Amino acid sequence: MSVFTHVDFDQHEQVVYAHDAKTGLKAIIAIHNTHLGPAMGGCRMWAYAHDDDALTDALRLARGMTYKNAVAQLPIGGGKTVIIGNAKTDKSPELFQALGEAIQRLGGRYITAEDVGTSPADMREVNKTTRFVLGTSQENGDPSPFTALGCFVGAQAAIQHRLGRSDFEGLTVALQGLGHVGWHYAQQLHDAGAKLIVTDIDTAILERAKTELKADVVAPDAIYDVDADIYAPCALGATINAGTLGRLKCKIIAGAANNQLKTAALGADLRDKGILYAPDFVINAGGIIKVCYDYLGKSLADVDSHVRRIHHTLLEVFERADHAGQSTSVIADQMAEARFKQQETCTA
Ligand SMILES: NC(=O)c1ccc[n+]([C@@H]2O[C@H](COP(=O)([O-])OP(=O)(O)OC[C@H]3O[C@@H](n4cnc5c(N)ncnc54)[C@H](O)[C@@H]3O)[C@@H](O)[C@H]2O)c1
Repeated sequence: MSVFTHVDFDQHEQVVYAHDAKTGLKAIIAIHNTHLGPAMGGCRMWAYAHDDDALTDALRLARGMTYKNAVAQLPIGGGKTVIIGNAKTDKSPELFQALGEAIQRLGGRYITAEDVGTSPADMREVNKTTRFVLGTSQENGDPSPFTALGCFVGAQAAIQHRLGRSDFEGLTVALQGLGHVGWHYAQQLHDAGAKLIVTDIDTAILERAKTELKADVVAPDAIYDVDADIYAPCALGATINAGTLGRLKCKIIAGAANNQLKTAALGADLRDKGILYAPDFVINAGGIIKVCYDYLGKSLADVDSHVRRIHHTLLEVFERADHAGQSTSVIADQMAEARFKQQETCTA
């Protein structure tokens, strides 16, 4: 498993393999780019089938954080940690303390937070051995409501651009994944008058959605066939792929999941189909804005107004894409690169 020849290696500055025999910690910390500031990105815990899958995830997610943070105008770079392990059975306080020691050794070049499979409680264990961790507060540590707010204002930008309207009244949203982000997002869409068609693999949450959000429920795989104005992927990555592209009937894709496009070329395919794609790392930046503002010691009011700017950023992405005849994903990449590459030149 070579890093430098790995297909997802993209000039990452540092890749650390952290192992601790006593606690069973096996983690990869990938620092992609620190030109705008210390690399920031969450810590994912997942039962990867192969170590190589973990490396792929770490490299891709760290790169994604650089792009997300740059386009959100945050003074931070991009990085990510993945722990190889089952989040239900392999956790221990000592394991997260050992991870904290590995992060501490990086001297502040990388700052972690919670992500899929980890929680504020886990981050409090990390915090026992390093100060380079955020999102440790039980009351205030969850960034998901801010990610959901960013998705909501992002979807508003998308309907304005694609449908020429500013309200959700009577629009149909096919939403996949009613987890931390998806539930909050669904609530806001419901409150704004949208009709929800939802899916999840957790049947209890679907029952709640039926009663509390008046949502219709479909089986997980049926969500791609739903006749909806908006498809909102809020579960896994890569749900837009060769198998689902032909099935999607929506006019807009606006959801929270990371790495929604299985391959970069799908951005152009969506454009050809007349589907307006809100690039994932632009629309789902609300959580990292919250985490970064905690780091900078700013108020929740500041967080709220920064997250709401996702609306304007997306309108700029859509307009530039139309003007250039390019996909929105290509334009979003260019906007991010213009920021962190300009900074590279300044610091060279
Ligand atoms: N939490 C954040 O602030 C944040 C920020 C940026 C991006 N994201 C991304 O948004 C997505 C959701 O994050 P989250 O924190 O809400 O995660 P979560 O684990 O709380 O929620 C995911 C939900 O998706 C459901 N799910 C899993 N597989 C499914 C399938 N095949 N079909 C339908 N539903 C399925 C799960 O049961 C769960 O309810 C992830 O891709 C995450 O990387 C989250």
